[in-house]
Amino acid sequence: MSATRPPASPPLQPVPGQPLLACASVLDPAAAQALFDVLLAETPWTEGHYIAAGRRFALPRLQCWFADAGVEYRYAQQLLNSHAWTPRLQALRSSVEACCGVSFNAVLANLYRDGDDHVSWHADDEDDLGPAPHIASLSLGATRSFHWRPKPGTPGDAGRLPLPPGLLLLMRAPFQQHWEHAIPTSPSVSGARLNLTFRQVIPTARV
Ligand SMILES: O=C(O)CCC(=O)C(=O)O
Ligand SMILES: [Fe+2]
Repeated sequence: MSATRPPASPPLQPVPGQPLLACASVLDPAAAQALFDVLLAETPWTEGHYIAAGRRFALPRLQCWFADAGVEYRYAQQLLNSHAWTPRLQALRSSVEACCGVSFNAVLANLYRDGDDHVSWHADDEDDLGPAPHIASLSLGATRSFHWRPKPGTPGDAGRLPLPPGLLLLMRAPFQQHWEHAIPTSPSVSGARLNLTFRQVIPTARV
């Protein structure tokens, strides 16, 4: 890149207190709002489920999975129904890849309908993502808080980061290996938040 030409995407900045996280504001407020509105309306949101103590519960958020043909992914032991990339999501994937320097073949869209919707402590460390996944997350809509904490045996401190609309957060490997993250409930938030988590699924042999 020429020294005089500005970079096409803003460089990721380290997140204080967590060297495996980096973020950049990639959309101005008007563009983030417009993208939120259109993705909210055009995404075929579905209610996922998980099993606990032999009972089936609805996930506390809606989801939609878009992936390259043939890419399958299990989330909370459920095989997600895959949709083809829309032109809009394809374009977003290219921008996110350029900003992060990482390739992605799938995106999990999450819709937090209000402050009660959340994602509990977890790590995206399924075999499908390989041993060292980089995951990029674009936030739109209501600002929620991203929390992280070390897995048992990992030194380091828990922390949190607000996720305003238009913020791109990159979780670099080995974040999923050693840390957990969550979006806790936020009773003071009444608006919806939408999140796109770009992933690279590595097909594994299944028996
Ligand atoms: O909504 C977010 O920012 C995080 C979502 C998440 O952790 C996931 O989909 O695995
Ligand atoms: Fe996650």
